[in-house]
Amino acid sequence: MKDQICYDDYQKTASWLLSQTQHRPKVAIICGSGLGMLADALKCQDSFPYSDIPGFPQSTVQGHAGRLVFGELKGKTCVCMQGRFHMYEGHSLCKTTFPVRVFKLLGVETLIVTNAAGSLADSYQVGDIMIIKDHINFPGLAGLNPLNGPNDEKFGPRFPPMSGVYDKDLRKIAFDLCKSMGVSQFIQEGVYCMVGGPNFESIAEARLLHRLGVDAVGMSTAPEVVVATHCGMRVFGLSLITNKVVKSYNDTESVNHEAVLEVSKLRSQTLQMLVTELVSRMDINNNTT
Ligand SMILES: O=P(O)(O)O[C@H]1O[C@H](CO)[C@@H](O)[C@H]1O
Ligand SMILES: Nc1nc2[nH]cnc2c(=O)[nH]1
Repeated sequence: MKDQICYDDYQKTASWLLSQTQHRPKVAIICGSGLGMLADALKCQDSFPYSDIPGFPQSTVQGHAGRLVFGELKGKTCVCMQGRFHMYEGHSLCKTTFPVRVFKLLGVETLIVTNAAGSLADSYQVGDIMIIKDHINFPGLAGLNPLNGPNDEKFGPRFPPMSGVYDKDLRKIAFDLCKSMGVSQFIQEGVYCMVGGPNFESIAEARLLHRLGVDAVGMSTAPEVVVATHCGMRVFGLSLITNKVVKSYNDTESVNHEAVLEVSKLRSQTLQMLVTELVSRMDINNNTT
């Protein structure tokens, strides 16, 4: 795939997908590391390996199956990415966010992002679920932004605002749902920070992020949210806290990707239930083909 992507490229992929499935999703869900089971809840599935979809990048990370799954959650049509693309895989940022613009062209109005993340907040525990309130896009602050390059007004404005992008109403609904599901004891709300990866944080970096007010850190999500916001989508995000980021020189523990995937399994059912119920409460009308 070439580095500069134009409107026609997104359109070609969207048209191909529309010709292969009767589903017309209004909601897209991006599954984080080890969270691909979110797609298992979809009924009447049509699924496509990324390698079969014209123009789609390929997943290279363990825990990211590389399948696009269309289907229904409680009667609401959704499309779910079982596997996302990360900058550290060598993709340009506009490639990592390619699916988001394709979703826009499919008619998607709401994007749900999920990720596995390490916690900086002292009060968080492994296994907590953090409803994302805001993000710090470190690569973005340093000039690595998926919106770099000529702006395509067909998608959105040159200078999109990024305040209040994690939808307040959806966050409130999610909180209330967690209460009724009896899981509020491990629900948090906080700030996610994207770093480039692929290495995990040094202790000095962890301390820096902690002082900046970061609650959870990962290597994804922010570019997808920037692109979704640019093209006018509503956004909701969840981080599963898979590990505590080591902040002390006396700490002998260290994190690894296998442990991240293990914890993802632990909360898979709760996350699946939360996302399903949230989608079922969304005020959307299904299109018919
Ligand atoms: O953000 P997701 O895709 O959930 O993955 C997270 O988990 C991986 C590290 O274990 C990194 O890719 C990090 O970003
Ligand atoms: N950067 C980063 N990404 C993660 N993904 C899951 N855990 C972590 C972590 O501790 N740091």
